Amino acid sequence: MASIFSHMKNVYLSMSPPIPAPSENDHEPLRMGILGAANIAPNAVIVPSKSSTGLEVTSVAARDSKRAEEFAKSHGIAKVYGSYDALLKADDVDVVYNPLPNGLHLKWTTEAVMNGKDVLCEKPLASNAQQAREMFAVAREHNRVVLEAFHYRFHPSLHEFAYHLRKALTPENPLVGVKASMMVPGGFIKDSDIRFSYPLAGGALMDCGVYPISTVLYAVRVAGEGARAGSNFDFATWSSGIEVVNADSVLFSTSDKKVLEAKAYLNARGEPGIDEATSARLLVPVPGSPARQKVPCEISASLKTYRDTKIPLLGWRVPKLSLPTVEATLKDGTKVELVNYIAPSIYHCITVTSPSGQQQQYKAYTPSPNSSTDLGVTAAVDGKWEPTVGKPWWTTYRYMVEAFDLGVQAFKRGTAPMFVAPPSSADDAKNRKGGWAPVWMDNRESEVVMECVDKIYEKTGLGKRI
Ligand SMILES: NC(=O)C1=CN([C@@H]2O[C@H](COP(=O)(O)OP(=O)(O)OC[C@H]3O[C@@H](n4cnc5c(N)ncnc54)[C@H](OP(=O)(O)O)[C@@H]3O)[C@@H](O)[C@H]2O)C=CC1
Ligand SMILES: O=C1OC[C@@H](O)[C@H](O)[C@H]1O
Repeated sequence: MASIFSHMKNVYLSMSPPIPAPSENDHEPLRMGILGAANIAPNAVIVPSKSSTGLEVTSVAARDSKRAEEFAKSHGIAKVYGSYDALLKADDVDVVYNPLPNGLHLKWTTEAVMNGKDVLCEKPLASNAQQAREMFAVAREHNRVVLEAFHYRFHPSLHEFAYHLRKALTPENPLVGVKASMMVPGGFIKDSDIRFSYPLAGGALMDCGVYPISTVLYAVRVAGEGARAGSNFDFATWSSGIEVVNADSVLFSTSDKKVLEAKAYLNARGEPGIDEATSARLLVPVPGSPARQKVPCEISASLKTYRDTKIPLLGWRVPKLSLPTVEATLKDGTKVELVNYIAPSIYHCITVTSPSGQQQQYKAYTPSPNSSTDLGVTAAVDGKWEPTVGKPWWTTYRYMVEAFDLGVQAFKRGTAPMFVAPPSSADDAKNRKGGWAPVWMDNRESEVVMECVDKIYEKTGLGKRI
């Protein structure tokens, strides 16, 4: 009973976090500007930054300034800019959060870096892999940090999953399969949403599919050797070895003619372009595997998930709730699973099931002691938090804001943007004059995720987003 009460208190604190005293600041907070009065902005950065001493949301811009003013008022944001351009040119904005529709990520993130801002850019990073590469090339040219807002990668629950996966693996008992899903229940997202717009680079694979894609890639990196964020691992060669065995999409459908005409666009070849669900089977090379082993991985994504059976007589479809899950299987049948990798601060469970069916369960709302062990450090391919970092109520977004702040601080103190990711050795650490972000999503892996998206869309016949 007491633990249910304390968990409910943590969920409440995640939505209404304590405001730290200004004296706790160790540097002037980064001033963040938001492009667009987007629905995700409160969860992703506005609420998380309230408990941060390092980052403050100070301004917002929207296409309609009245909308921006209302948004600023309801979220306590001090300043409104009349256009995205004006916000990017402002001297009182240090960093930018880009939660615009997918098809606008490249344009506005590159505009931001060209105006000297570091950027936290929403997932999926861009419309396709070519755009992702272009975005990072511009960021490198302008010496700026760009981080994809893959929030779940920053939460300790994923690092605890990595620890248990790595612990179960031996050369004789390798990883033989990974499955991951992200299924939004039907009726949750309106047919008029940006997610169903081809010109805005929508689609279920773009919106939801990037989570299971990135999760299976992560699990295979954990099982491999040397594929650490910030190391000299060759992500591009790894990516070129990823094969899409098969892929299927369910096309977007709606009974609303107006929406259909406006949103369920035909793609460039005049064929239907938007998927409301996509699943695929991939073969992912195990980094560093002398036998060039490839792991079969299954991903499934949906923006409209329903139960198979309809309500009798009425014929209504019933939305299906299934928590985003990643499950890794080893040769001897051992399974390591993380349920609800997307919103672990509300609920998550890591289960290790032995070949005989015995189960052990774990949770990690803050960095667990396992993450500081040698095994934990090896497993955590994206870096690790110190045990002192985080509170049980920190959401994935709160951990992400912490990492972004620390990455940008490291950059400001002299570490090159490419190297704000965690060091891969003690020598490397010595060279990072300005420090690093303890946990990071490597830009090159963001590119690999988009390369998988392109390959899967090509395989479904829908063609990659343009
Ligand atoms: N990390 C996460 O957990 C989540 C990430 N996302 C990502 O964030 C992004 C935004 O999603 P979400 O907040 O749900 O979207 P919204 O539709 O709520 O917001 C998108 C914003 O884009 C702006 N915009 C600019 N041009 C257009 C246009 N042509 N059509 C529509 N909107 C436009 C609007 O800003 P304005 O106010 O200026 O009109 C709008 O506020 C997506 O990339 C999505 O994948 C979304 C949800 C969760
Ligand atoms: O976390 C998420 O949940 C629902 C999706 O539609 C959204 O874009 C995604 O990022």
